[in-house]
Amino acid sequence: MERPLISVEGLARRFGDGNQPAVFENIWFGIDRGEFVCLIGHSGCGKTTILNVLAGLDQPSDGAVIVDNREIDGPSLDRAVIFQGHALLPWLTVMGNIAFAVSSRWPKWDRARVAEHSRKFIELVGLKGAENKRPAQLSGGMKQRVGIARALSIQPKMLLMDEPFSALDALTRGMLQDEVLRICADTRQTVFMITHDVDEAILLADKIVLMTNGPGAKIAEIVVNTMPRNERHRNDLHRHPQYYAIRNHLVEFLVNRSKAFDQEIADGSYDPRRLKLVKPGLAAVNPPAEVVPLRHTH
Ligand SMILES: Nc1ncnc2c1ncn2[C@@H]1O[C@H](COP(=O)(O)OP(=O)(O)OP(=O)(O)O)[C@@H](O)[C@H]1O
Repeated sequence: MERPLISVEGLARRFGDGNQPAVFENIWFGIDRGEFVCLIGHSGCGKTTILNVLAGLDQPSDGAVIVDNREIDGPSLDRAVIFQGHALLPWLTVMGNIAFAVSSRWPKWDRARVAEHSRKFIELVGLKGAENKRPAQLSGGMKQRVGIARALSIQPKMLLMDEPFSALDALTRGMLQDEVLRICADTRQTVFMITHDVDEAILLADKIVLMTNGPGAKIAEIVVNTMPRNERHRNDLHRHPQYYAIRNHLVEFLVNRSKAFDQEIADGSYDPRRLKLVKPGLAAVNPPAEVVPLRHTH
């Protein structure tokens, strides 16, 4: 079987003595190389727990995560995580924070090479000129930029983001979303991101994984973003012909289907290993039925 770059296979997580219900179970999905996947679901369904398992920071009760055909068994520099808070080292400068990660990744590199590589990523996130500042001298948005540069600088196979923009003001959030979209397109970075924000998912994701409410949360289906990356622009997202179809589908899921999903699948058609790939809005772009020309009779 040909596996995607990241393959989540039968994941379940139970906390406590084993008598409590699973937070989620039978979770299967894949992420292809270069793909940007968002996970959406209500608070408490287990999104952060799934991300922690992907990061190797938590162990599943059942199942496994396979990255590049190898089962993960702990944290690795192959998988970089960006949290909501930036977790920078306060005594190091911007350059120091990034260089620290770079030299952990490539311990044999000399100082000049580490600095040159780090500088490239500082520039990529628009922090040129702030190399010598310490975290306390930076705004929230700038700190998050350092976190993004640090994660990207180790060139991970996979970037994991847990609501990375939610603590930022709307203007900064928008600017950073645009930058992440551009950087991920330029670097073909594979990304798994948790968000609560439907518009953020539509702007950034190629696929949106929909998770039902816990306990016993499931992946209901996977929504394919039918707006191609180069047609997604934050300021006129709503003008795209597919936008409302996708948005309404996601909102309808969060408002209604996420809590009543067990009723929806009572007919037994649900197979967690073969999830539906839903393409809302695609019908709207289907070419109109061919018009049969009138036959001229002479
Ligand atoms: N270490 C733990 N011990 C016990 N229960 C835990 C632990 N970590 C998470 N949980 C429980 O697992 C459930 C899922 O938590 P998780 O943080 O993964 O949800 P989430 O979907 O990310 O929520 P949010 O959107 O609010 O961040 C919650 O009910 C939480 O209380």
